[in-house]
Amino acid sequence: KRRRDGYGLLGPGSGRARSRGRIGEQRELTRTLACSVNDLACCVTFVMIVGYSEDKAAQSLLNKLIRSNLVNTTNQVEVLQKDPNSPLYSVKSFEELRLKPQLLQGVYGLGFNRPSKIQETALPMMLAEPPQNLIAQSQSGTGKTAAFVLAMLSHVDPNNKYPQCLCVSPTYELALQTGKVIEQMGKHYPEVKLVYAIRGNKLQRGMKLQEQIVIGTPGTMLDWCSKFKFIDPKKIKVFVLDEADVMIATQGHQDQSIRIQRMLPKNCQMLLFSATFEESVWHFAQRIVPDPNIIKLKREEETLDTIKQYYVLCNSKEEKFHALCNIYGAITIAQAMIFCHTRKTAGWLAGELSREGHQVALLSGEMQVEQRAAVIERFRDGKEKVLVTTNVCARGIDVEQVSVVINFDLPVDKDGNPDNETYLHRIGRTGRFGKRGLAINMVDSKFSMNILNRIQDHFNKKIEKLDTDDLDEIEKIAS
Ligand SMILES: Nc1ncnc2c1ncn2[C@@H]1O[C@H](COP(=O)(O)OP(=O)(O)OP(=O)(O)O)[C@@H](O)[C@H]1O
Repeated sequence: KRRRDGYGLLGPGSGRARSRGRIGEQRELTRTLACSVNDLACCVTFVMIVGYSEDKAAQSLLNKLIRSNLVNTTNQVEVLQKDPNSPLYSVKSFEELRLKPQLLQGVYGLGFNRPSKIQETALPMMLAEPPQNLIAQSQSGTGKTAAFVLAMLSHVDPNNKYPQCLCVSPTYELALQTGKVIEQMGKHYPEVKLVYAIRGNKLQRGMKLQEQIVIGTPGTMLDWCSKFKFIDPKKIKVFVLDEADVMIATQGHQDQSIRIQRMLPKNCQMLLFSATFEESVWHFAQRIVPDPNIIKLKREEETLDTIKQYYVLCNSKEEKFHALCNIYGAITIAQAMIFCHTRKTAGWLAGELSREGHQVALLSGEMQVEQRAAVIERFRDGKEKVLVTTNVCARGIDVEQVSVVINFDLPVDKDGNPDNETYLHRIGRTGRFGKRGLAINMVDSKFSMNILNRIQDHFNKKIEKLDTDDLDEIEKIAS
């Protein structure tokens, strides 16, 4: 075993493992099959996504359908699966969705060849007539955003020059990112226009928006609907809550989102998406969304197998930095996101890394939102290779090149308990859409060891120990 002593840092990209440590190679997503059980009693369609081989999955689907008395024979299943109006219907190609040709062009323009599991399951429900409500959970980076963007673009009538779809995101950066997806997907559909309801986008009083899609943060969106009346909420056909669990669990966001929802017509389609839904949030979501279809993951399927998880034992902040340097010295890291608990630690760490010669970006909550968006844009463009941040960046940010996520501090809530949802969102910044990713947790006390164990128990997923003084071991996990 070769061991590294001291703080020697070879610098990013200089590791010997460069050729074999490539993270980010495409890997076919595990084929899964959505099994649907229509619970007629409570008018809720309940869909579990399970990881099986196709045969087993088909059998399981059949069994579940039979058990639920929905259908009795294979023939009926086939009929149901071929009926685009049935929530059981799932597609294997984008063509089958009968999308407008301009949107199909947009989808292929983005390089999407076939729908992901969540897309093939959720899109038929979202595009069905009459529109169906949906609360959907799917792992991070599996294409939820693309799914609801496609649904919005499909539902708007470009001849009507007023807002028809509202999409609410928890942060300014995420609203911008989703807006970009809408622009790219709608590239060949220029009649459909988009406007951002975000801080700083000031409109003239008394004006009425002509854009069909409005994307923004809850406070500004609410102001535009009620205070300034730029939007007529009664004309909205689709309402999307992205990162719906945080929108529901955060008091301010919840009040604003519910006030917007109350202004919408009864037949407005409601779409709630997230990678995580705590049990209490599920219940609340089901209370506010009438007759929803539900796509829910089993707990052990919430974590992606493509993201390998490790922990490193240290005794102090300085030792954690040392371990980080060793990791950088041993493997090539395309881009990394490092999460700290406080702005102070994030600032300190960014300074230390810069001194070691890394191109580092720092992003924390006290920065102006425009500044934050600019930092993410530079990171997305690869101008900086390391982004040191706090929880402000834990959700949604989609940067393909992020091959490693480091939890410099483990995520805890205000009562000092593990924040399992934030953990999942943080590590989900890597391993996007079937790519491989590495998540490394720094443990520096009995307290943080206990947090790690509880996170491990929660997801029922082993987090392996990593010795960062052992170069071979680090190289091995990255290869
Ligand atoms: N069908 C597809 N084929 C290929 N790539 C896709 C497809 N759908 C989405 N992607 C890409 O996969 C990445 C992740 O997708 P997206 O951001 O929609 O995931 P998400 O589930 O919303 O993630 P998160 O939970 O982190 O918000 C994006 O870069 C997107 O362009």
